[in-house]
Parts: sequence; structure tokens; C-alpha cells
Amino acid sequence: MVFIGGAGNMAGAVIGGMVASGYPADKIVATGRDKEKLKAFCDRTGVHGSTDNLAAIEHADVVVLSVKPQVMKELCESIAEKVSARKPLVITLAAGIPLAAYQRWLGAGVPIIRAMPNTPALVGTGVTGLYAGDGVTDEQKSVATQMADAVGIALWVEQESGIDQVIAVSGSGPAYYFQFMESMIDAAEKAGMDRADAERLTLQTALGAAKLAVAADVDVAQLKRNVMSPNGTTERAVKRFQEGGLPELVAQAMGDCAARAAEMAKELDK
Ligand SMILES: NC(=O)C1=CN([C@@H]2O[C@H](COP(=O)(O)OP(=O)(O)OC[C@H]3O[C@@H](n4cnc5c(N)ncnc54)[C@H](OP(=O)(O)O)[C@@H]3O)[C@@H](O)[C@H]2O)C=CC1
Ligand SMILES: O=C(O)[C@@H]1CCC=N1
Repeated sequence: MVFIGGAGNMAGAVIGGMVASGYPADKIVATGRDKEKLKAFCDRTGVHGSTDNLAAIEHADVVVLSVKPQVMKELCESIAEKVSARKPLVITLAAGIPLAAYQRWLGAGVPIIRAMPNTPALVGTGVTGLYAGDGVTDEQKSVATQMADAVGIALWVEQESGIDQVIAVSGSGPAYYFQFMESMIDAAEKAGMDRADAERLTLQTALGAAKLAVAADVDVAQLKRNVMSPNGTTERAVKRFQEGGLPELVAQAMGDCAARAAEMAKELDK
């Protein structure tokens, strides 16, 4: 399996998670342009590295594309001849680029899967949304499912637009939680708590809440009520969130996120 842009944030997290879960590191090649960054990544994970995309994909059955959306067209055009001749399975991790664009850039008939992972893949707790284009076999779909399963959970979507919904929930989602944690840490520090203590307590609380929510047989609304004693401290805090419009703000932010994915598609599908 070859990851183009393999030492980057997203592919690096997927590769790190795959290797940690037992996928053989010597079956993975990561490519990049920055030799030092690539070497450090390969030393850390045990995967092979290459600064030559064409040489790296020469015999590959699966090519994962993980460069920034803005440079994806240029990258695809640079590998198109080789890819359209051999037709390996191409899995793209990029946000905001429709399958139709890859078909134009890489040539018709190349099997393409859009995958939308998230960075918690690195710790085996990722979410990957998946969408398969025409001509992708069940065996190829199962390769993508295996990659996703190795680093967390997978969800296949029926429509390509489902990928934009996945971006709004889980692709970008970790940043929403990091933002919330950052705000809690800042507020606790401002209120007089040592920053390191504030960080420790905030992160453990986030971890505990997420673990409890996953393990519980009641929904998150009930778990929230379980923390709220009538006329107690939590009720006061939650009332402030609700009066301040947090639910609407979250919905707006997620809407903005999905809208940006659609906007990127218009900018980049050329
Ligand atoms: N970050 C995230 O949370 C998520 C990102 N994504 C998607 O993943 C993709 C990558 O994003 P992210 O990892 O954040 O970005 P990064 O910039 O961290 O990684 C991109 C990598 O691509 C490499 N690269 C650029 N051009 C080339 C090239 N021509 N040949 C080989 N390697 C190249 C860069 O390495 P070098 O500097 O060595 O060239 C860099 O390491 C994007 O398309 C994004 O939409 C999807 C889901 C979540
Ligand atoms: O912010 C971005 O565009 C990428 C896609 C999802 C997460 N990061």
C-alpha cells in the first residue's frame, strides 16, 4: 500500500494507527518531498519511504492519495499515465474533491474510493467515511474497510454528498472538541487553576465523558441529565450554554463545514 503524502498529518495518523494495530510496516510505502521529514516518519513507524511517487507506485495494488486538496490535481496529472495503465485501487483522503474530478485527472476506468478519516486514527479511535465510485469491486471495498477498521470504525455512505456530512461530523469533528477543551483550559487558568492541572482535568474529563457515552445504554441527553442535580451547579452551566445559543452555534458551524466542502468542490473540480 502506497501513501502519497504519507508523512502528513492525516496519512501519518492512518499509517501510525495501522502499524500500531499490527499491519506489517514493511508493506507500506510513504512518499513525500521533504526528505528529512519523511526519514523521521519512517524511522518512527518502520514503513518504507520514497521521494519518487512514480517509482513508489510502480507495483502498488493500492495507492492512497493524501496531499492537500489544492495540489491534488497537479499530483494526479503527474501519476496519471502510470495509474491509468495499471489501474490500482486509488483511495483519496482529500476533502472537497468529487470523484468525477479524479476520473478526469487520472483517466477513466480507474477504481476510486473516497475515504474521509480523522486524526484520532493515530490512537486507533478514528472514524472513516467511505464512498465507492463505479467499477470498484467488493474485494477492493473490503481493502478500504480493512484500512478503516484498523484505525477505528468505518461508515460506507450511499451518496457522494454523504462524505460532506461525514466531514462535518467526524472529519473536522476532532477540532471542535479540541476547541472546546482549549476554551475550558483557558477559562480554568483564568479562574486561577494551574494550566497543567487545568489541562489534565479537562482532557481526563473529555476522555471519561466519551468513554461513558460509548459504553452507556442510554443516550447522551440522559447522561447529561444524570450529571445535572436539580438547581445544582451543572444545571446553571448548561443553562448558560443553551441561553448563549450553543446548540444553534454547533449546527451552524457544522453547516459551514459542509458548505465549505461543497465550495471547495466548485473551486477545485476544474
Ligand atoms: N488533517 C485532517 O484532520 C484531515 C485531512 N484530510 C485530508 O487529508 C489530506 C492531507 O491533509 P493533511 O494531512 O492535513 O496535510 P499535510 O500537509 O499534513 O500532509 C500532506 C502531505 O503531502 C505531502 N506532499 C505534498 N505534495 C506532495 C507530492 N507532490 N508528492 C508527495 N507528497 C507530497 C507533504 O509532504 P512534503 O512536505 O514532504 O511534500 C505533506 O506531508 C487533505 O486532502 C485533507 O483534505 C482528511 C480528513 C482529515
Ligand atoms: O480542514 C480540512 O479541510 C480537513 C478535512 C477534514 C479535516 N481537515
